[in-house]
Amino acid sequence: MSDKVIIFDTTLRDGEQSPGCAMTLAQKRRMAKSLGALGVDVIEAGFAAASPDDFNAVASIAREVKGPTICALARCNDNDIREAARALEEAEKKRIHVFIATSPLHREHKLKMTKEQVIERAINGVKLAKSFVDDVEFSCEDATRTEKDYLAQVVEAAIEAGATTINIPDTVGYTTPTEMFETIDFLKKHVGNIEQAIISTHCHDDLGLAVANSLAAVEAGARQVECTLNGIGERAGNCALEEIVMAIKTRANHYGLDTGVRTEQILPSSRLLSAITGSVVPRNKAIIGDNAFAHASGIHQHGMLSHPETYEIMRPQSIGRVDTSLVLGKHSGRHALVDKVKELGFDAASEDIDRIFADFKNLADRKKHITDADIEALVVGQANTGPWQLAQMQVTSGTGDAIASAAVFIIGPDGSEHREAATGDGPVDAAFRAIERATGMEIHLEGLSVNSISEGIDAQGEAQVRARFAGQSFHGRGTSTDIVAASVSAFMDVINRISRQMAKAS
Ligand SMILES: CC(=O)SCCNC(=O)CCNC(=O)[C@H](O)C(C)(C)COP(=O)(O)OP(=O)(O)OC[C@H]1O[C@@H](n2cnc3c(N)ncnc32)[C@H](O)[C@@H]1OP(=O)(O)O
Ligand SMILES: CC(C)C(=O)C(=O)O
Ligand SMILES: [Mg+2]
Repeated sequence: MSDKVIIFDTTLRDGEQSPGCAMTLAQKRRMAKSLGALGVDVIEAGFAAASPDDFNAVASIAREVKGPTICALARCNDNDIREAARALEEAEKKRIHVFIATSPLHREHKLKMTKEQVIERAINGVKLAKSFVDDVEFSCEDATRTEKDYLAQVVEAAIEAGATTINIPDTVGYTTPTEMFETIDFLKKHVGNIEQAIISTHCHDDLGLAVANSLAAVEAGARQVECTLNGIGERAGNCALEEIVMAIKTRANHYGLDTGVRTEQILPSSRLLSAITGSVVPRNKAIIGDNAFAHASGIHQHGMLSHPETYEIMRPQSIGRVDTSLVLGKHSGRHALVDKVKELGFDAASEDIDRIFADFKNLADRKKHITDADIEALVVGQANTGPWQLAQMQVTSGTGDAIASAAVFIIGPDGSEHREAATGDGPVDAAFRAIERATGMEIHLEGLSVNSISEGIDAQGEAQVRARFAGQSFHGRGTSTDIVAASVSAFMDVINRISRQMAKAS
């Protein structure tokens, strides 16, 4: 048995059947080229008889995309099969995929056909398809809810009629991995001519088992997996291409198999599909989600810095991602912080890491996303502090006639405690006045500006204060997620620069 698993991509057919995922002709052509670059073996380009647009999509993909086999889906009826054959005319490698439902539910309630009629339609469908192309796939829709003996009969008849691939779909995502293994195993043991065809599987994700069921089919001997990028498809979707491919690659030691997919193209193709369909991939989605190669907790970040395999079973580059990201936040530890400080170009050995780490934890408790600019602000902002320390501050403000006031508690150079309050034109003005009272310094404010230095609603604000004292100009800088606190921090910076200057001069 071959050790290659054929990747049959049905993003443009089953994937497009999911609500919200309809694509224009131009989008399908673009996506098909991306699937070609990804290296899938078969592209199911559409259902040619469904509409003129679907026909044109299949025809243009057949004409333009070289490399993969181009496939078109058809019911077991003459018109569908002829339309599929016509649309595929210009393909370098072509396949017609005919299907009919085999389960009792579908036979009785949907098709209103007997077992014998279904077999007859299957045989006629395969034979007609075979009159146009050599490569014919036959699917027993709802195979996993079909009586096993009958399923084996249909499969045998389809192979006898010329089918070269036999697909066993779990159309409604009902089966389990063990059951799927047993179904494929049963067919291998009870279909006399099974060796003449490649066994395929096509699993839906209604119970979240599509990938697990597909892998079980592969373990039982299936050598084609039908799947879609980002797992899009009817209802809960299909087996996700990126997951099955990376499972086979990452666990080659277990499966002993391979696919022809160029895995570094997975992320670009996945992103293209998301952009085209407008459907956002959840952050925690395996392989392609934003968090799939991101680490936020200190113990994991330390492990990753020590050896990437401690917490990653795949390298991000193997799916086309630039790198792992160590996301700094409230759960991060010192190792990750030091790493970031170094990455930002600072000499970590000469920085007060204890102090930066304490400030970082305080910031992370208030702010969801800590950016590089935040860290930079923490490193730069902690230089040259003192001798005055702002221990506490409270401000009130409001609209209309509300009076802005501020109360501050400041520790002086000699450890003395200074508590003062003041009112002002706004909370910043009130706070500055209270600080002047507490420190006994009268500052002439020349300018105050506040800018956002990181992104998002919880961005860090950077305040710059220009002031004069005893005929000299001073400049102070402060950062915080709170703009009043940033302004006060900048003002305290001015106070401290003045104090240090005075101390030096005396
Ligand atoms: C599991 C799957 O994903 S199957 C693929 C599903 N994809 C699609 O349906 C997308 C494309 N479909 C379409 O555009 C339309 O359904 C068409 C053009 C194919 C058919 O449209 P209509 O002729 O209006 O039929 P409608 O879709 O309402 O009903 C399906 C008909 O096909 C019959 N049918 C269903 N499956 C098959 C089959 N595999 N082989 C033969 N006949 C079938 C049904 O019994 C029903 O027949 P009836 O019209 O004689 O009652
Ligand atoms: C057409 C078939 C293969 C299908 O999509 C299914 O059964 O889910
Ligand atoms: Mg399907």
